[in-house]
Amino acid sequence: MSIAVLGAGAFGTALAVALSAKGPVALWGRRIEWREENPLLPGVTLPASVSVTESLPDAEVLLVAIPAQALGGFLSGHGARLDGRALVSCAKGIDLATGRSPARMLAEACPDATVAVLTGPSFAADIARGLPTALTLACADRQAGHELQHALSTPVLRLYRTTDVTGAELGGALKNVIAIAAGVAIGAGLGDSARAAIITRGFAEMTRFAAAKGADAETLTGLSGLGDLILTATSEQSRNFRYGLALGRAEAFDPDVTVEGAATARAVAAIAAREGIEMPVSTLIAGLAGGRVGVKQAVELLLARPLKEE
Ligand SMILES: NC(=O)C1=CN([C@@H]2O[C@H](COP(=O)(O)OP(=O)(O)OC[C@H]3O[C@@H](n4cnc5c(N)ncnc54)[C@H](O)[C@@H]3O)[C@@H](O)[C@H]2O)C=CC1
Ligand SMILES: O=C(CO)COP(=O)(O)O
Repeated sequence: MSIAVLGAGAFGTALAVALSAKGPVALWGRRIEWREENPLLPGVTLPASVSVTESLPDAEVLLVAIPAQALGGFLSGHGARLDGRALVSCAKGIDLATGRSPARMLAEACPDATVAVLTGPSFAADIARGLPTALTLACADRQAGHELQHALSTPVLRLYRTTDVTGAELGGALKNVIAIAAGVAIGAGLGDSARAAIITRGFAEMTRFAAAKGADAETLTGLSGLGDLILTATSEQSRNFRYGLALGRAEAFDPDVTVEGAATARAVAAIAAREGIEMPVSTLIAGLAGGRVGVKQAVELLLARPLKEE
């Protein structure tokens, strides 16, 4: 299967580099102002088997690595040209404008495409360096999922398979929100014990939300949920965690850095309020990110919640 990556940011570039070990890969970006080294992925030289292009490639498999909040705009311009192929969503978020997941947006824009999701604990820099990584490939069509799993695995990039697209995708989106909360806890000096509490209770609400949306709760315990939560909530390599650190320290954060969890928190809080799903941590992160709540008040609100069974 011929493979192309759409979105020449850190993750798209890293995926192209990793998959080029198996054969030529086209890497599409809307405005490429670099050739051998992507400034969003410093220190990685593109191998000759990756061809960078500004024309949409004709490959059979397209990995879509465009941030969730930019996907709607991208699809309204290019969606029709992607139909009928295998589209693998690599974004971890929920569209703020529509409340839709990236896979659903792809499926609606391209009704004849096979849609899958690639997600799990993986920093772009690690993947690009060829470090061992395990991810989840989710596809409702079992046969197509099997084929994609094999097409996109390499000796160091190990893909596990599931048919639970909703569970895999929501795990990846929601862990970004909890990673921000973990960063806030550390940045505000609340300590490692508080962070462990946030991660654990955050995981409970991730599972609650995903189950309410039809996911299998067990999927959340896999790479795409718990696995990615552990990575993102404990590592300063994570942009979501670093954004939370900055919030906790009342410091500014570069607005050009992609922080999927900030918009996702707002999307999740709106859905949760509308549908009566209890999401206390995500709702507070939405308030913090939107500047409506301060850190001190957020902590007080969390601690003032009624005592309950675990
Ligand atoms: N960086 C990482 O370690 C990982 C990132 N991801 C996910 O991958 C997705 C992309 O993230 P990154 O590549 O890290 O972000 P990034 O900030 O490095 O790059 C984003 C890229 O998207 C491009 N872009 C923005 N709007 C566009 C549009 N309308 N049309 C075409 N291109 C557009 C930008 O020009 C930029 O090249 C996010 O959902 C992120 O959560 C997933 C796993 C790991
Ligand atoms: O999703 C990621 C790791 O799996 C990347 O996390 P950040 O977007 O927080 O850097």
